[in-house]
Amino acid sequence: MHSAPARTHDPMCMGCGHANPGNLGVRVWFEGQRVHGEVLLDERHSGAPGYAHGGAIAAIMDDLLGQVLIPLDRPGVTATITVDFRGPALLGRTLSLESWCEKIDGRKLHMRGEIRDGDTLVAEARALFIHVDVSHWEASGQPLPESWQGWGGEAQNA
Ligand SMILES: CCCCC/C=C\C/C=C\C/C=C\C/C=C\CCCC(=O)SCCNC(=O)CCNC(=O)[C@H](O)C(C)(C)COP(=O)(O)OP(=O)(O)OC[C@H]1O[C@@H](n2cnc3c(N)ncnc32)[C@H](O)[C@@H]1OP(=O)(O)O
Repeated sequence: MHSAPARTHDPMCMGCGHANPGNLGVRVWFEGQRVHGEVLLDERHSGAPGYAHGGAIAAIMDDLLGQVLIPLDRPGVTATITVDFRGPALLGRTLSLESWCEKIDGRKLHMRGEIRDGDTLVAEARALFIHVDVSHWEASGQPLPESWQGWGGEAQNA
């Protein structure tokens, strides 16, 4: 059963932002604290004829693993991410996405994720996210999404 996220992400996100015409087309849904999704890359994301650019795959991974922050109910930022490219990422194929939190150690959130083309593992990633207060994003001067208000208050310093 799919659960609705309590928070929405930035509509201009380059990964999944519906208001960003250059977005990568990442679509996600949530099952408990796990994230599922899909993406379909095309010529705009080419690295070699017919193949996706590795940087596009890495950006998708960052977005995908970051989505876990929503069901975890903890705002955070990527501190490190490692992407292992395991198989060909072909353009024009609907790739399936999955991510989850493996371990929480204070403010350190250890995320994992996978991208598959059918049964073929295309890429897997591990990332360290650090839980931050929403005030972390105030320095830009841009308004924060309304749904971020109060986000992480209960989990802060947990
Ligand atoms: C700009 C995009 C933001 C998007 C995310 C926003 C919200 C999420 C919303 C919805 C979620 C949905 C989708 C998400 C979509 C996309 C996700 C993209 C996420 C990003 O793309 S986000 C941009 C890139 N990201 C940054 O812009 C971070 C810049 N950076 C900093 O802002 C600081 O660097 C910070 C805050 C990370 C830490 O600073 P700090 O002062 O708060 O904490 P401190 O340094 O004390 O570290 C505390 C403990 O973490 C350990 N630690 C820290 N860094 C480490 C490292 N690199 N390696 C190993 N361990 C590390 C320390 O060793 C210590 O460990 P210990 O406690 O054991 O000593």
